[in-house]
Amino acid sequence: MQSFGDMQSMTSNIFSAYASAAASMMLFRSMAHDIIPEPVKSYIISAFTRIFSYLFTPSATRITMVVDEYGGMTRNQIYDSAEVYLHTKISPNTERFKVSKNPKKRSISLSMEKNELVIDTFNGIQLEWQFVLEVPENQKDHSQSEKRYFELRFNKQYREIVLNEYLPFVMEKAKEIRERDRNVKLYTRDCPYSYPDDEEDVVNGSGMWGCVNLDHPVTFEKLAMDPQSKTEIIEDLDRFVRRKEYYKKVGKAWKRGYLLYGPPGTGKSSLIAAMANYLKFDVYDLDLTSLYDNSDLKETLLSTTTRSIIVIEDIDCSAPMLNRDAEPEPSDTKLTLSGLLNFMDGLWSNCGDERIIIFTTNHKEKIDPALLRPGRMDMHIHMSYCTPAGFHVLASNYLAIEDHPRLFPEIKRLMQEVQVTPAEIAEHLMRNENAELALEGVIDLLKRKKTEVDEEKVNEKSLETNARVEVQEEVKKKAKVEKIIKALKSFRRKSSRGKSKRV
Ligand SMILES: Nc1ncnc2c1ncn2[C@@H]1O[C@H](COP(=O)(O)OP(=O)(O)OP(=O)(O)O)[C@@H](O)[C@H]1O
Ligand SMILES: [Mg+2]
Repeated sequence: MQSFGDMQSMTSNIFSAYASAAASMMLFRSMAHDIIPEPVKSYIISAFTRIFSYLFTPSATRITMVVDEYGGMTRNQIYDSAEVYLHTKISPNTERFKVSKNPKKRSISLSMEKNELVIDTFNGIQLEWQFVLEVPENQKDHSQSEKRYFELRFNKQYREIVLNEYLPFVMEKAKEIRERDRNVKLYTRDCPYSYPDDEEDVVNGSGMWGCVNLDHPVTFEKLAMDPQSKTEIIEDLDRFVRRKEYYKKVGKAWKRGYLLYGPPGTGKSSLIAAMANYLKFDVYDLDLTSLYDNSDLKETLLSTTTRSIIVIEDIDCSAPMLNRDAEPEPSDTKLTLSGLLNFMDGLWSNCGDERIIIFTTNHKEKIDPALLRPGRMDMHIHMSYCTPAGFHVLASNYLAIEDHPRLFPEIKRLMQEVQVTPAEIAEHLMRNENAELALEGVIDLLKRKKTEVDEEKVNEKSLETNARVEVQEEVKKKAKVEKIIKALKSFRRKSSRGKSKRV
């Protein structure tokens, strides 16, 4: 039997052997960089690394999982996830890696080259990934194709953790990375620029919608609006996406409704784009006037995908939806607001899909009160005329300046006196590349508006004065007429008294 001391010295021998071998390995790698010619260098280093790790990790304790590209005829989801996930693990020490860019993706992607190793750690466990590409020996033989797979090596004792925790973690991470990298799409009905070949659309079955990439660069930071409302909206969105289980528990459809109201050019559509970019939700622009009846609405809404924003702009102008109590025509084929509300309330309660519905209007007062009832639209967001804080955001976006000692205070002072939309300010800031000239342009705009307002006030005043004079004249005339009538009456009375005396 081995004593504790024997075992300790054996273990320390193994460790010291490993340590010296690791040091030799590092020495070999640095020598290899200098000595071995470029074309074969990475191949030799990677082969040597493999041999080294096999030699010095006792084989009885290692396990290798093979992750093939295909599982039968279909793609292996673990392979696809690993490919995405390992992009992020390519370290600066990696000798060779591939770069590519897909026109439909936002960023450049990195991927592993043949036989390269990537080391990952998960809860203190070391994992070694290697990408293997087997090319058929006879390249002209098309019956044999290339075979790609990953080998995942780790200590045997972590088998369960790798299967039950690490691989699901890799898949989840890959999903997040894909989400981050995907383009947000804008769907409209009958859109001429659709991508019929887009894999995702076929999968999602959104055939009746055409789509383009929503290349709207607006983000919450770039949006000029009340900072407090902005924070509230972001918090509300965050809470909404986190609460899947909560919605399920209380038996409510996992949806959120926002009503955006305010004058034209105050950023309602921009806010929608900012929300879509923030959540990476696709946008479905639904024109209610193009719908025929409730069943058309139902079909259209059902063909939207999960994690999307359904937008109905200018709700007050969507004529068929205006009157909730409109006569159904004939039977119940006519599209009514109640059809939409019922649909929103009921149809999604069971499917667990994530939907945001946004209505916009320039005239909140014209909307059917049913839509404003609590529980219909979760948040009413007022998009107002530009404030001084909003102007700061716009100046920073468009001119990349944070202050101007002379012009900023003047602009802010003028903004207290006139109403100007962020769209108007933005348009003037874009007119000139020279910041000072652009700001002068904004001042001219504000002064012009102020003159208009002043003139209007003067006109109103003069109208008021005219009206007052007219009224006074009317009163005078009336008094005169009354005086004449009175005189006539007294004259008649006197003359009738004179007649009776004579009789
Ligand atoms: N709050 C804002 N912050 C930043 N830019 C804005 C804002 N409001 C408007 N803009 C600028 O003005 C343009 C028009 O604004 P947008 O279309 O969002 O207004 P809207 O409120 O939807 O108007 P409408 O009621 O006419 O639909 C935007 O493309 C953007 O450049
Ligand atoms: Mg708009």
